[in-house]
Amino acid sequence: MNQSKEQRILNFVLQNAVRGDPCSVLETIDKYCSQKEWAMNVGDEKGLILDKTVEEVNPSVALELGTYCGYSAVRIARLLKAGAHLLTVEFNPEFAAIAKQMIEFAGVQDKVKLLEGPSEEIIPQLKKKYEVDTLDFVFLDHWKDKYTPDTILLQECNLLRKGSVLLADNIIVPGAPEFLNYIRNNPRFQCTNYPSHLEYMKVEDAMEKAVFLG
Ligand SMILES: O=c1[nH]cnc2c(O)c(F)c(-c3ccc(F)cc3)cc12
Ligand SMILES: [Mg+2]
Repeated sequence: MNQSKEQRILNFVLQNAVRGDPCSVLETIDKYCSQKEWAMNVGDEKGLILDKTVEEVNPSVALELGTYCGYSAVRIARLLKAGAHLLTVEFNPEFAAIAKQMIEFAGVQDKVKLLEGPSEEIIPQLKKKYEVDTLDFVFLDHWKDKYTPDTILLQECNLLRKGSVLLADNIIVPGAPEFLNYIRNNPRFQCTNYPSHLEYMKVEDAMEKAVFLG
């Protein structure tokens, strides 16, 4: 049975990156996906916006919605302080299996908990099952039509506190117009737009930061 693109990306990392070196894993994925096969990793340009936001927040507890191959999980985890951790949610079992191996190869597995399943089922379990109090940082990078319902669910589950930071990918491409409308017109969020480009392409994209005001 021929390999998936995601398996080819993982194999390229296993053969070309340095085990235990997150930066090497990120560089290798970016090399493969810019030169050989495009894939929906946040990439290096938007990755820098993600880095800056994570460094600014310096989260103890972070949540990622949409793990894919684990690129942004590695990207976030490499910046986390001692004792901090990232919970990352992936619905697709094939992607989750790839991401698990990617995270372990990068050596950040002690900082990352990969949760497989639909976000709408996992979010209500975070407090009791995964011992989360509140989330300091949330990276939204899954299905664009889930950004709004999951943001509402995070609030309903009391997982946000004054100052919690949400960062959403793909505001322009594929686009999340309904989310933008919701979050920018919601007085409980302070929004900032970060223009950028679609990963590995000369196409415009953007990220949106939303700080929960409590
Ligand atoms: O489904 C997605 N989930 C998370 N992130 C994505 C992304 O960054 C994309 F660029 C895209 C994308 C896919 C195909 C295109 F032609 C353009 C963007 C999709 C996703
Ligand atoms: Mg994305």
